[in-house]
Amino acid sequence: MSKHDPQTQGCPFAGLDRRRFLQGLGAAGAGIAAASLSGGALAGQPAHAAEVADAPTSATTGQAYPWHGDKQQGITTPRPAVGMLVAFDVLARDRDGLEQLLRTLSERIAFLTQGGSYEQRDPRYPPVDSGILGPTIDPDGLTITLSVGASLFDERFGLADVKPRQLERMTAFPNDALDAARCHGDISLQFCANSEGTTIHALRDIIKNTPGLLMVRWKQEGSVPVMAPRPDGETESARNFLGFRDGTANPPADDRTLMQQLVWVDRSNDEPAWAHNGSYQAVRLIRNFVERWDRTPLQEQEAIFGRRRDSGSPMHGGVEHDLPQYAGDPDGSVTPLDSHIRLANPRTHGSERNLILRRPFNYSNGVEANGQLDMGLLFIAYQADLQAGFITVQKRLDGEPLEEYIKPIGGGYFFTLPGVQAGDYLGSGMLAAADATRDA
Ligand SMILES: C=CC1=C(C)c2cc3[nH]c(cc4nc(cc5[nH]c(cc1n2)c(C)c5CCC(=O)O)C(CCC(=O)O)=C4C)c(C)c3C=C
Ligand SMILES: [Fe+2]
Repeated sequence: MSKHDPQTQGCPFAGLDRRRFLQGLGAAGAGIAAASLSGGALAGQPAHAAEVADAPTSATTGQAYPWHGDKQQGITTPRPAVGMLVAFDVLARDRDGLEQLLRTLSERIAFLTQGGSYEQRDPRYPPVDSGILGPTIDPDGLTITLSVGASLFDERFGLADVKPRQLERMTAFPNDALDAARCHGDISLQFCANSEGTTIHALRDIIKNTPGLLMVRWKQEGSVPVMAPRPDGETESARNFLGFRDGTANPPADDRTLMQQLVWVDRSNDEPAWAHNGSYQAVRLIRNFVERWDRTPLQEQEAIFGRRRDSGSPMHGGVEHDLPQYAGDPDGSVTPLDSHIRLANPRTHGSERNLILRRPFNYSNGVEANGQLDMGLLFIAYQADLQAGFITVQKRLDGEPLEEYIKPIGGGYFFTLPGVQAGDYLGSGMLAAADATRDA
């Protein structure tokens, strides 16, 4: 490192050995200088974590969600910082091959979400896993949610008679420009975790353990900005790449009665019994034209969404979780009638049947050929009734002013399987129902 090194020019410590400099500083002056140099003295970081390439630390690597339960994890559990949706084609050729796949997936998900050590193999063979998390893996808040697409119910596996009634191949809405390479799939896996290494490691483990059974069709990674906790203990919704809080009006996931009505399939839905405790998953990859958005006046942005950008409050003011008032605003002079939130949820008699549970992640993929950033929203929503939920809401949004700034390019509809009990595997109820129908 020289004084004239372009990377260090203007730096007050240029030309000094960095470590000797830090060690030699007096206690009084060291704090600020060390923090600005290394990050080691920043709040929440141990003072000795001073090396550039030291692993960042996290207090949540031990977080684990239970594997057994009547419902899968990753739906009503809080959305962590990292999400990834991977759609697969099933290569298994028949029912027994599919059972083998579902058993293997269940066994891998159980291990990955609970954590543990990998078997050490004779080095003449390939190692058991990728090694990217080391020989012992922490659960790190990982959930892997398994869902099935309409194509799984074709002639290959004898499942046609037990298909969830509303499961269909996603068709295009008017503003869509769907890329066939990023649509549909026999199976989807939604990975959520506290860090990207954990989701990538899990995906590679699953691919390694399902040769000849499963092939990746498309994948989209996403993230949510992490925030410091507020001193008053209140929570705030994370922001999307258009700068607005996203998720504010989601139905509360800790309200079990409401979740049972809106999200989980049960006896009240006209669905096969095996599907109870499952849910419909609607996935959309929605490109955001961020350069155009960033040149749009704030008042226009807020009118498009129907919320204030900085606070996330309704247009009339207040705080994020205050309810928008539409009754006293019939002509939309406060919250425009064509604003995103008013179209998505007009809060009229009966519109509560159309509520959905959104679990979106921001994505950033690189750059388009024209130099524009390829960024957007990995939109994921869960509902017990796909028609009343996502499809009705999307039809209401068709033609909204936001369309000038967004372009849906991919996604699909899937059915999230019910959870799994000890000794069982995901999808066993579906296969048993199909076997029973065939034998009858
Ligand atoms: C079909 C369903 C929906 C799609 C697709 C969708 C895309 C989309 N949304 C935003 C940003 C925001 N959405 C907000 C609210 C909101 N969005 C939907 C549905 C879809 N959004 C609903 C049902 C709601 C809640 C409406 C209500 O009950 O008031 C908001 C406001 C804050 C919030 O409540 O989350 C924002 C911001 C983008 C950027 C986007 C596609 C790229
Ligand atoms: Fe929305």
